[in-house]
Formats: sequence, structure tokens, C-alpha cells
Amino acid sequence: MIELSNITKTFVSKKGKVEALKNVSLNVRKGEIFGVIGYSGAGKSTLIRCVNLLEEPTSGTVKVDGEELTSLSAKQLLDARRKIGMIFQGFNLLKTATVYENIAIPLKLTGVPKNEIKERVEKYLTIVGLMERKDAYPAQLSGGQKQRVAIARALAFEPSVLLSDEATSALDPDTTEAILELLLKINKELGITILLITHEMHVIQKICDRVAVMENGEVVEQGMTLDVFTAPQHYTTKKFVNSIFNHDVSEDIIDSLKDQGKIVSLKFIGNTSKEPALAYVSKKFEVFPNILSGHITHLKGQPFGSLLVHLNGEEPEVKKAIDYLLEEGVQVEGEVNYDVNSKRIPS
Ligand SMILES: Nc1ncnc2c1ncn2[C@@H]1O[C@H](COP(=O)(O)OP(=O)(O)OP(=O)(O)O)[C@@H](O)[C@H]1O
Repeated sequence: MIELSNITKTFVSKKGKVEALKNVSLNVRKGEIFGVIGYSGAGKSTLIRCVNLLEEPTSGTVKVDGEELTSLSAKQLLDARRKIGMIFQGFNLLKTATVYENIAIPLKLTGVPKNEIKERVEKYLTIVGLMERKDAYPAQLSGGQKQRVAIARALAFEPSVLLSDEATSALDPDTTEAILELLLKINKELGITILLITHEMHVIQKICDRVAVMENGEVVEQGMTLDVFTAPQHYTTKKFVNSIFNHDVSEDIIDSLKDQGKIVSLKFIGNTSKEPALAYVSKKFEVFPNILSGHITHLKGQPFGSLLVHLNGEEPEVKKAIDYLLEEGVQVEGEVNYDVNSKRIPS
């Protein structure tokens, strides 16, 4: 549905050149929710803006719904953009227009007939749950309600693709959840393909079928959300995974324990979360597991747990215990390193 092939984007300013995108290729399939996650400056905004050519790539091609946007004339591009809705962190509503007008005016400007405008505005305001606020002005709405108006405005063009540029980043956690639920509903019920960018793991965890991790203008890892985050390969991906578990154990404790066995991080996926694999370790081997910290979350609806455990015992027994845990489908990571926040985490 969205095919980005070998996209590069170089900004040239007085300060010099910035390679914001370096040979990025992505393929977003019809009907899926695809998330791009990365820290500040990774190139996410530049990437999503290249999809509707708000930003023109320095090289590479952009195809949306089979049409190569990079080869269209200005007029053709305007038409093609109507199939690509976009929502933003800052909502971008007209302050002096009502909720109804915010949706109706852009339709009017593109020549949609009057009776159809009314039909569409009412249809999409109902879908986002804001019909009763149609005469309100943006200043009278909460952040979540403003984002709902922006979503209705995007949907009113009946796009096949919705781009979301950090749409929940300015919202509180409860409102974020509600907006993510709405995006899921739009994806399922209207069949709209969604490409979103975010720096928040829970956005990816909750709604994305597939994910790409960006760092320094490059996609460093991509695949099914569950696969990428349960077996992270790249340092940045590991940092994102560790950020959801936040094992906050003091260095003093780690230093005092590390000579009497091994400190490991165990990750449990799906049904293995429910199995007491760790309890068997102390029965089967001369190893005494001591849980230093633990957390269970969800990844695309599947339980995903992490325990920071001190496996106290002689090296051969600890090794056997680790092999046993691996056989049971538990991910085991050893070596304790510092992360950027100077908290010690297994890498
Ligand atoms: N118009 C521009 N001119 C010059 N450099 C730019 C421009 N836009 C982005 N950049 C640079 O390109 C790089 C990627 O920026 P981009 O905004 O795409 O990253 P991001 O991952 O979206 O981060 P953030 O969430 O902080 O916006 C950064 O180094 C940024 O300073």
C-alpha cells in the first residue's frame, strides 16, 4: 500500500549538510497498522512527510496505492494526496471555525458537493464520537477532542491511508489510550491502512501489527511487532524494550551479587508468562533464583514479562539452569551494562 524504496533526504543549511534519511526502504501492507519508532532526531518526521511528499526525497521512490507519487505533476499530486489523510501532534485546527466547519471547509475547498459535505461531516463526527460538539470552537475542546476533530477531518476525504505524526504525544495517558482505541476502530471498521511515527513504546505495543526502528536516519530493524520486540537485535531496539520494563535496581545491589552467580534478565512471551519455569530451576539444579525486579506488560495483546533475577550458584549449575530456561522458551540475557540513563541493565 505504501512502498518507500531507497529514500534519502539531505538537508543543506548554513550549518552544513544533514543526512536525515539514508537509504530507507519500507513496505506498508494494505489494512495494517505500521509503526515507526525512534528517539528524537532519528528521522521519523522527515520519513512520514516524504510519504505524501510534504518533504521531497533527495532520491528514491514513493508509491502509495500503486501510484508513484515521485513522478506526478503538481496537479496530479494534489489529487493523489486526497487519498492520504494526515494527523499531527498539534492538531492543526482552524481556531476561528467550529468543529463542523473545520471538517466542512477543506471539503468545500476541494469541490465536494454541499449535500455530500453535510453527510460526510455528520458521518465522521459520529464515528469519532463528537457529533454533540459540532458547534463548539477548538478552544472549548480538550486535547483528545481536538484530535478527534482532526481525525474526522482526515477521514472526511475518505482516504485509503492515514498518516499519524506523533498524534498522541501531547495527550495524557488516558486520552492517549482512547485515541489509540479510535485508531484501531478506524483501521478495523473502515479498513484504512495506518502508518504512524512515535517515540512511545506503548503506542507500538498497543496497536501496531508491524514496526520499524529508526536510528540516525536509518531503519535498523523491522518486522512483526512481537518478533522485533521479543528478540531485539539492535542496541536501540533493546533500549526501547528495556524502557517498558524499567528494572530500577541499584548498582550497589548488582555489584554485591554479581560474584556469587549470575544476574540475568528473563523475558517471557505469551503463554510461557504463566508457567512457573523459574520455580523449577531451584528444584532441578543447585541454583537459588532471587528475583530483583519484575514486570508484566502486553505486546499486541500477548503477555510479555521480564524478570531481573540473580541466579545464585556455582557456574556449571547456573549454566544448566540457563539452558533449561532457554529450552522452556524463556529469553535469557546476561552481561550487565550501563544504559544511557546510567541504570544498569542486562543487554
Ligand atoms: N528542515 C530541516 N532543515 C535542516 N535539518 C533538518 C530539517 N528537518 C529535519 N532536520 C534534521 O534532520 C534530522 C532528522 O529530523 P526529524 O525531525 O526527521 O527526526 P525525528 O525522529 O522526527 O525527531 P523529532 O521527534 O525530534 O522531530 C535531525 O538531525 C534534524 O535536525
